[in-house]
Amino acid sequence: MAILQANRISKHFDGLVAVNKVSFVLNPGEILGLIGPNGAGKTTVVNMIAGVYPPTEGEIHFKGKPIHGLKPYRIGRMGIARTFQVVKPFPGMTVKENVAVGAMFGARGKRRSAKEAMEKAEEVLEFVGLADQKDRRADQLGVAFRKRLEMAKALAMSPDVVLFDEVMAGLNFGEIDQAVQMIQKIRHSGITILVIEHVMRAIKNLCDRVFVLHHGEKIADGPVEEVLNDENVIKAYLGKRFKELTH
Ligand SMILES: Nc1ncnc2c1ncn2[C@@H]1O[C@H](COP(=O)(O)OP(=O)(O)OP(=O)(O)O)[C@@H](O)[C@H]1O
Repeated sequence: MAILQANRISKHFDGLVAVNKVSFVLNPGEILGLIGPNGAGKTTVVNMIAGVYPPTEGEIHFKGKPIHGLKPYRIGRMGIARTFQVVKPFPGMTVKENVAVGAMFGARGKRRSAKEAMEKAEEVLEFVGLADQKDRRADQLGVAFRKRLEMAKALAMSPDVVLFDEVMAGLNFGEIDQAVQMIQKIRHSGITILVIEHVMRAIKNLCDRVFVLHHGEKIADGPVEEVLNDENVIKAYLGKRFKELTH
């Protein structure tokens, strides 16, 4: 059974149809990619899953239960965590304190005390390789560490599913490869992943399957190689130079 399933979800902002009747499944243990041009509706899909706003129509089920329309904190507690495209660490707080805040939410319904949250933060910072940065002020980190902190905050919620929204934007090649390895390690720890990314090198190295949005509609869904070679996808998103860049 799918761990997460969206059934014909749409989001309308006044007159704008940002997402139009999109369906997809996320199977336990897989890494599913979501790609598409700027403004295609990718973040809107993540926001609907995470409960930032409800779908205008359609349903979302997590572990067989409906979650559309629930508040973000309830969805977090059920076991879905997400990162934000624009990374905003809590100002004035250390790296460890930022992660501890994540640890106090989520936790699959369990409440953590401040002490337990700090312990969980230590564990997660070790996992993502930020242990030696833990006492720095989070707003003083460079972009690669900030992205890793964003991942750590999500992991501190002990989620079953993580939605990664462009965690590689602004990274150099070496940092992208490190982020790819990190996401593989997260999958091996038993977490199911949806990843939104413009970095095709990462999509190719990470994903089992990928689906493509264009003007809010799903235009392709399938194994990565197949989708990235699909004529419609190349025309709508990847462009002619894609093959030269990635082959
Ligand atoms: N809160 C909002 N109010 C009004 N319009 C919105 C809102 N959020 C998104 N939109 C619009 O919905 C469309 C889809 O936006 P979305 O951010 O989901 O695209 P995206 O695929 O994530 O793009 P990008 O790759 O640039 O992040 C865009 O036209 C955007 O301007």
